[in-house]
Amino acid sequence: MSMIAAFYGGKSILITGATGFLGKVLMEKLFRTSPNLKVIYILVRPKAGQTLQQRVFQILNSKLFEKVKEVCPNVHEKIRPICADLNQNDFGISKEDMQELLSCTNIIFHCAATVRFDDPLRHAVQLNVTATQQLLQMASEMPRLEAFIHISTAYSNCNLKHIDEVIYPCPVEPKKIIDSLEWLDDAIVDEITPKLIGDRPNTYTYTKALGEMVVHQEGRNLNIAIIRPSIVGATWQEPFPGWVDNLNGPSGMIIAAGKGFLRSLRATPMAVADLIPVDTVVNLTLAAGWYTAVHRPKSTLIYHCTSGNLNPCNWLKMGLYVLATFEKVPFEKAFRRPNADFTTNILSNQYWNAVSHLAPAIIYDFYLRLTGRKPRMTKLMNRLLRTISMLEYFINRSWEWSTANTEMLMSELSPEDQRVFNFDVRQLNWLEYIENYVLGVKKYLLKEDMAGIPKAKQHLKRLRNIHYLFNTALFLIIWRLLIARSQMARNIWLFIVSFCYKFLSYFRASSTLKV
Ligand SMILES: CCCCCCCCCCCCCCCCCCCCCCCCCCCCCC(=O)SCCNC(=O)CCNC(=O)[C@H](O)C(C)(C)COP(=O)(O)OP(=O)(O)OC[C@H]1O[C@@H](n2cnc3c(N)ncnc32)[C@H](O)[C@@H]1OP(=O)(O)O
Ligand SMILES: NC(=O)C1=CN([C@@H]2O[C@H](COP(=O)(O)OP(=O)(O)OC[C@H]3O[C@@H](n4cnc5c(N)ncnc54)[C@H](OP(=O)(O)O)[C@@H]3O)[C@@H](O)[C@H]2O)C=CC1
Repeated sequence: MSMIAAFYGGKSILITGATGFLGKVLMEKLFRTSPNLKVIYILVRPKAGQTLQQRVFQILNSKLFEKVKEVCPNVHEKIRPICADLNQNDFGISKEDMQELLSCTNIIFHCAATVRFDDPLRHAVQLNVTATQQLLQMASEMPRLEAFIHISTAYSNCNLKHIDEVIYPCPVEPKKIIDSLEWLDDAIVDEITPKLIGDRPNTYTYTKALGEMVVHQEGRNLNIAIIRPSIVGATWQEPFPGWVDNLNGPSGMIIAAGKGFLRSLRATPMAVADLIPVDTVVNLTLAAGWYTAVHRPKSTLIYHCTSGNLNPCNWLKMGLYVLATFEKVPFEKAFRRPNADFTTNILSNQYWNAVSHLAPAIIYDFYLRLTGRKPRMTKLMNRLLRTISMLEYFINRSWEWSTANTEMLMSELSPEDQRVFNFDVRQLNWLEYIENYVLGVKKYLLKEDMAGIPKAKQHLKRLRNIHYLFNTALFLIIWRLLIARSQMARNIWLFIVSFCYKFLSYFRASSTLKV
């Protein structure tokens, strides 16, 4: 019997960010392994014209929850969506709902965040810092609370090369930042943002570090743990391999490469690609929730959920695995054949951006205009280049994360829990994982049917022929222009023609002799 699964039985659990990538997998695993849990409260905002109920209905009826419905047929009754916007005071939660949350919650998993790299500081602070502070305040008023699990990121201290499972001090206290954002206007905030974030690459990593500091300072009387995952990717094993539902991190890049938009990337081939499957993060999170509540460690424990020091894979290997998978399972209607390459040099990267990204987009838009259609490729390509430029920081560096607490936690689990809540990345086979990831991107993100693979292969063959034809035509045009203008080119041309003529004459003569 799994001790962790038994622990969550009968519990009232509060999850923020349950509609997000990680939150959904967390909820799924909780329902599947502890179907006798009492209730899961989720803080949800109405979005994109959908009510809370519609959003929850959509999640529960997705493929991800198919297994849950077999194990826990009354899952609809056990999930309690609470209307909440983390950007508002008291999260905009009604008095009755707040009362229920405060008196019943046993465990909190705080997953909600803005993960955008380009969010203005004010918004990123509001969600990643102030909302965390408010949630801690709520938690301190919960008499039945046993554990508060905060999801941070392994990159919250990405300005360091070696990162321990500790909280590093911030140059400016989070409280001061929150206070000053109240009276500074947006223009000044934008101006001081680079100075505040210092040697971190974006407001996301900076505010996640501030969020950790707030947890450290204001959660002293609570039973807290912090989980720091690295780059979260598709599921490895559970509930099935390859599930993914958003474009963040590598997923968007896999689509861009598979559809032939992404042809070159400024990446350091030997840098560690610290990907971690989302189900591994969830298993560690649930194990940490159990350990924190049952063992009540004296201080806040931080768990690094990373793959680099236990089972490293570099970007080159990962890229090659991705490209190899495209051969077997190509994406439909590709713009060009997938054939991306890494460069490390900024100048050559700019060259390839112009030649391999922008030029084909401009040519294609010209073709669209000629055929009376609306040009769109250049805009799309510029957007892709902007996204890539934001990811570059993370694919040109390696970090070392110590994992002593994570390994300690693993050793504390019973053999059954090590199986049910497996977060040992040493068992992960990268090739197999990447194959399933790419397949998952095709099925669950692009919603492409496997029956379309032969047609997609046919399309790629056609693209290859067009590529050869285009290159040959281009070569001939350039050569013709050169011959018209340069004596040297003419001499070379005459030399090649006379060489071919002599070779053919010799060949003909020797074959006549044989007869
Ligand atoms: C010897 C032989 C040599 C051979 C060499 C072979 C080499 C082979 C190379 C092959 C390459 C093959 C593929 C490579 C695969 C692996 C490489 C992948 C590299 C990936 C690196 C990832 C690094 C991530 C690091 C993360 C560290 C921190 C982790 C975290 O803690 S948080 C999670 C990460 N967060 C994010 O990823 C968020 C990033 N997104 C943003 O910040 C924003 O969305 C934005 C990118 C700034 C864009 O903002 P916009 O306002 O412009 O747009 P908006 O968000 O409204 O979206 C517009 C449309 O764009 C779509 N979109 C959004 N995000 C992405 C994305 N990441 N990728 C693609 N598209 C995206 C969005 O859906 C919108 O679409 P629409 O709705 O249709 O308009
Ligand atoms: N994905 C990754 O690669 C990594 C993620 N992490 C961390 O994991 C956690 C989860 O990330 P992930 O699931 O990928 O992110 P997502 O962007 O998929 O999910 C974010 C969640 O936060 C919710 N949220 C955002 N703003 C509000 C708001 N104002 N009010 C209520 N809810 C809100 C979103 O709700 P809605 O659906 O309404 O937008 C969504 O449920 C984050 O803390 C992130 O920092 C850490 C390392 C890597």
